[in-house]
Amino acid sequence: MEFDPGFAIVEDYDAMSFSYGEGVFGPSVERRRLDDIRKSLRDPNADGPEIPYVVAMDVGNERDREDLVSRHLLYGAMIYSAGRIGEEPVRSQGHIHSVSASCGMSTPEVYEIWDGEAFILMHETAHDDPGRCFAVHAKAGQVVIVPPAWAHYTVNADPTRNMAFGAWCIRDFGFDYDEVRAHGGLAWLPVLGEGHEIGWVANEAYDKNELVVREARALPEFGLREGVPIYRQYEENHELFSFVTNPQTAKDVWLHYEA
Ligand SMILES: O=P(O)(O)OC[C@H]1O[C@](O)(CO)[C@@H](O)[C@@H]1O
Repeated sequence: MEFDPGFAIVEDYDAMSFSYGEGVFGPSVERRRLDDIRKSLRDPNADGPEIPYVVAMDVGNERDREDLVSRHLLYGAMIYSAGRIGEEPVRSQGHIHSVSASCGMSTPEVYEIWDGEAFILMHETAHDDPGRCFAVHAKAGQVVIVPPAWAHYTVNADPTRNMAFGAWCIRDFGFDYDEVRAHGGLAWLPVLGEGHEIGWVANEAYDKNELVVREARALPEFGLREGVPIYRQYEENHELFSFVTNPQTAKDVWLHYEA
């Protein structure tokens, strides 16, 4: 991988799975099949990779396991396939994080791209007025944060190769798809041009809203350091991601959040 995740996890793109080195725990990947996500596509009959993406929730160093569990913190690892799904790039379905019982709130997610490049599309709500909409482009080593209760999905921004990333989440996570599905997806849909460039088409089921397209930025307001794997930053300071499991501690940041 272009960027070292900070613990011994190895991708196998042919098998669309991960293997774990000594002292590292992790599950078998959960495979999202094209047939599972058809309802979320612009063209539900489009052709594409049979397994667009896989998810391994709960990975990390054995030595951290007890601490992660006691903090309700969880690290996930994902692989997205290369290729396209009809006119769209490979992307997830789109969801909102449900309210977690452990903190009584929807929670944020902290992404770190390991290989390839991504767009993370996010907006404040999945009501008819989606609020502010951002498409954040991130390359290997860059970090993107999705605030609590924002609707979002992840896009493989380069169809010529796989994309892999890690993400800090809450342990008792849940995905809410209802409002997103009722609108036929998120407020902006990515389209893939012949030259592999990504364009954005407004989803007319929502009120018209501007889309801000930007590059991933540094995140000093969360105390994050650029270029240091977010897993290692957790190991160096176990408190650092408490804004993921107790998002109210960052409530002023969420209020006017600029992705
Ligand atoms: O449930 P969906 O929308 O298919 O998305 C799953 C994806 O969402 C994520 O939470 C990223 O937003 C990852 O865990 C995974 O890649």
